[in-house]
Amino acid sequence: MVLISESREWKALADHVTAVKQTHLKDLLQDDARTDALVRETEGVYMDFSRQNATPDTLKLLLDLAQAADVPGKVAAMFRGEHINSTEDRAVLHAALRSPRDAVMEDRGQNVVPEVWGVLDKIKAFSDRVRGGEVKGVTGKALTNVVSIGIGGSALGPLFVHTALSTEPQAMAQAAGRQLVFLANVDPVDAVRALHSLDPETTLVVIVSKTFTTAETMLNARTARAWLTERLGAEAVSKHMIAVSTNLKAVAEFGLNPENAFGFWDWVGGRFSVSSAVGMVPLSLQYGFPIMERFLQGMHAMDTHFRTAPLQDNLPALLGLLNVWNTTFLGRSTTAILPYQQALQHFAPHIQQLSMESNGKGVAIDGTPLPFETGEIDFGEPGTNGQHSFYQLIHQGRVIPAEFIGVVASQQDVYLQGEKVSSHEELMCNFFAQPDALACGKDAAALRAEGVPEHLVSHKTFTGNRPSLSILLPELNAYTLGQLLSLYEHRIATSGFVWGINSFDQWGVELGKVLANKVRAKVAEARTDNRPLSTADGFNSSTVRLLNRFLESKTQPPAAGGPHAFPPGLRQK
Ligand SMILES: O=P(O)(O)OC[C@H]1O[C@H](O)[C@H](O)[C@@H](O)[C@@H]1O
Repeated sequence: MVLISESREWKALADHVTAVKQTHLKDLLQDDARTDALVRETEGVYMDFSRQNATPDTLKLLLDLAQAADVPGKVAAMFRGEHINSTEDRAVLHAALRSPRDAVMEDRGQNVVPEVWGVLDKIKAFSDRVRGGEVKGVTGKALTNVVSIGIGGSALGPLFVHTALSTEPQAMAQAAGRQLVFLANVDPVDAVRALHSLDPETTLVVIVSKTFTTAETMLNARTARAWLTERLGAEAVSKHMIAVSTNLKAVAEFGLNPENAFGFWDWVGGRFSVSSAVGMVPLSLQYGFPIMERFLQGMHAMDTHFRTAPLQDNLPALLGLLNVWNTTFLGRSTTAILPYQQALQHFAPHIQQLSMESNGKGVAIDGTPLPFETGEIDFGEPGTNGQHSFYQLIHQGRVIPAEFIGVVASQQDVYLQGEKVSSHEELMCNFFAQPDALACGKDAAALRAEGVPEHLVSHKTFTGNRPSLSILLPELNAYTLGQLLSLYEHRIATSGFVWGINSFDQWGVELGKVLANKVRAKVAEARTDNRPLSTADGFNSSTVRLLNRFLESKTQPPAAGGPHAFPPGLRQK
């Protein structure tokens, strides 16, 4: 396969780097025509990338590169249901999950949309009945608590959406008297945290796993089953546990009624599954189906924009191209995701998985090793919290392209003694100030003019010329959340299309799981035989030492009813 890095367009961009590096952002920002050329909007989503180390020429070269990589052809192939996830021979059709009823999207010549709506209708009916108190637990009580058990793609996206909706007035009103809790980690502490304050009589457990084989999730599912049956008897399982999976056979084997299972399909990647039953079941139980339908509509609007808008006006495509520019051409391997919205506190962790699991690859789609790096390291925190934590490094240490996300109208206002306290205004002032601080900096002359003592001048200098982009949403509700998520899903796909990789597989997570199985077996063996491990067990000497230290530990778990407030039924017998 001829790699994209062999193309004329790639080389033109590489040659362009020096020219761009010579121009400081503070000067570039004086050019109004340039700003005009580097701002886009679709359906209320405003994106300003004038603070990128880029000029309109860069944009043109990036668009040429996108054509050379056949981004439009790859986008079309994705929406056509071609098996672009070639290593798993699967289509990539998550956009079908939020398409209208009358849309046609095909996998293997079969329109998948009727099946999608079949599941959505089932979710609506079920969530209505649970929320209305019609579906009851084994003791006749309404099921007001939901525990969603899942990990990775089966947890991070739904958690992000839940957190963002939990302070949105309409969603809040719909969630009154209800509780949604997520349980992901195999760490017993997470099970205790999730379950300890819940009443099993009013709790519905949703086991969410695409494969229904993930070790952590299955262990937590068994923990929850024991927690329920110990208090409510064996019949609690059918009334208090439901599942979301593509593996309905395994769901039945676990002992769940297939009636209580919500399916999805192999053409939905785990990290792209928020809009499938993975997110829709727990979130519709919490907020009601109509609110979640708005979320799907927001996603669909951005999907349509991505599928139809020309590249130069296509927000996800432009974001993806700028990402390639920053990481591969300018060598900036990290991206900071900085929402100025506390409600988006779980956005960065979700994007971390979405982006890093999708684009952290070392070979092209045909297996050819890549001579350039793909993917970026994503991290982030809501502003202004992050400002008091890691912004020092972004301002005066490493150059880290930042993505600022702001919202015009706050979800909430705070009133004190009848007076509106405008903390949202305060928050947003920071959202506007930080990108300019990064871009323009502050030079020694300005500091001296302010009378800064000479020995502090270099410490207080901000070099500036640090890139960012700003995304402004009108408000944060189910619809705009859908737009935002789809924007990032397609941004990540676009970068992958340019790099020529498969963004939809994740072989890199396998090896660690295999080794954990080996450790599990050997630790069990050593405990049974009451012997230390050695290199003869197949571990290197470093691992042998670590394992033996663990095995030799004299620390005993606290006795039942002891000082640790473990809820009964969660203690290992
Ligand atoms: O949904 P599951 O099959 O339980 O998978 C949960 C997660 O585990 C895997 O290790 C993958 O890396 C993730 O992409 C996936 O979302």
